[in-house]
Amino acid sequence: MKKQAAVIGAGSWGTALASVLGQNQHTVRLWCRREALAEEINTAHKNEGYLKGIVLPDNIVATTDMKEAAEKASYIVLAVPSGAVRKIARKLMPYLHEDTIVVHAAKGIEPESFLRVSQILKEEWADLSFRGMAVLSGPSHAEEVAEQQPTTVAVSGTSEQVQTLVQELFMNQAFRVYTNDDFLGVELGGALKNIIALGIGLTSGLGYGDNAKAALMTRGLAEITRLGTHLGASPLTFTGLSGLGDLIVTCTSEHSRNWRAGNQIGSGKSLEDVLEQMGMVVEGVRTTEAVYHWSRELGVEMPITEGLYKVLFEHVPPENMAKSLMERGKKNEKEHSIMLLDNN
Ligand SMILES: NC(=O)C1=CN([C@@H]2O[C@H](COP(=O)(O)OP(=O)(O)OC[C@H]3O[C@@H](n4cnc5c(N)ncnc54)[C@H](OP(=O)(O)O)[C@@H]3O)[C@@H](O)[C@H]2O)C=CC1
Ligand SMILES: O=C(CO)COP(=O)(O)O
Repeated sequence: MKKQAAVIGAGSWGTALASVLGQNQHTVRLWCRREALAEEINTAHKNEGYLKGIVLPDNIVATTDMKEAAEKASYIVLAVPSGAVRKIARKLMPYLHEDTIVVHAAKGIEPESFLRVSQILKEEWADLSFRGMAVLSGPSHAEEVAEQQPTTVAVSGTSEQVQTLVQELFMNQAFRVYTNDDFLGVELGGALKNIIALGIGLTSGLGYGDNAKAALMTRGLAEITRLGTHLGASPLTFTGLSGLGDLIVTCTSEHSRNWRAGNQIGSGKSLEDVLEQMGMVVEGVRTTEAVYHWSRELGVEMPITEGLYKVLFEHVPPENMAKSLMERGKKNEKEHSIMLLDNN
């Protein structure tokens, strides 16, 4: 059935998700922060700066007016970088109502608070009542979603009903949505894989090969799972679309801004230059900062995150990261799995 949906953020991901909703014949309002972009979307049905060569469904109406975008929406999809979530949450406050379902699609952790995006939203909207919240996450580069290439994602919601409604809202022949009741795990997987993708890009930039890539992906998944299960997420979620699935796509695709940023830093560019030239968000930088401090506070071992933090924030040369990882003390590969089994 046709729904009223607002997508907040007209970057790569917001535009691609608006496109899916438009294909599903929903009424879509896409909130942009720049008037020129809203005009490009409304007149040419394109967003060339973020999704080159893509023609958008003509039932997407772009606007810079938050009221116009969100007031009548029963679904509000939040697709801005995690660093903009607090500010946008405040702007959205007047337009949430009893029937609103908020779907967030951002992947990050706040460095100052170690909060996930859903926790930031709950904090900002503590006094408001709305129908529920969901997180949509998984292996889904915007460029391929916009081309209607087969894509699968996971959705988790604050209730089973919310989860199913969001699944129905987005699902179509090119965009397959699985439900997963582990909200924490789904949200963490999407945020944490960006750290590992940056690290793998970095080793590629240094000239290391596929063995190093496989090692970092595997041990990266181990440390993501270690933190996630410490916080109460299900280990199985990290083997699913929002865990392993998203890790694979981000670590192996040149679409990935995190991988590309790491690659350029490994090739000798400074972090500042890379971020300035990317023109799009590189969530892994902020998340590395957050998770480095968070894991230390929690006493959870995350050596890849630690190595990357030192390269990004303490000016340690990238080649030292690989060296320090290779020179760590002897370990049993299944150490953490054994602890998990013991706890069950
Ligand atoms: N791209 C992808 O393939 C996927 C991205 N994601 C996640 O989605 C989130 C958004 O990423 P993505 O769309 O790719 O990012 P982009 O860099 O492509 O676009 C960011 C968008 O957010 C807007 N924006 C940035 N800062 C602010 C702010 N302070 N206030 C209001 N609007 C702001 C930008 O506006 P302007 O154009 O005016 O600068 C732009 O529309 C991230 O958390 C990302 O990890 C998740 C899955 C896939
Ligand atoms: O999350 C993504 C794909 O699922 C996008 O990754 P990047 O932000 O690295 O481009």
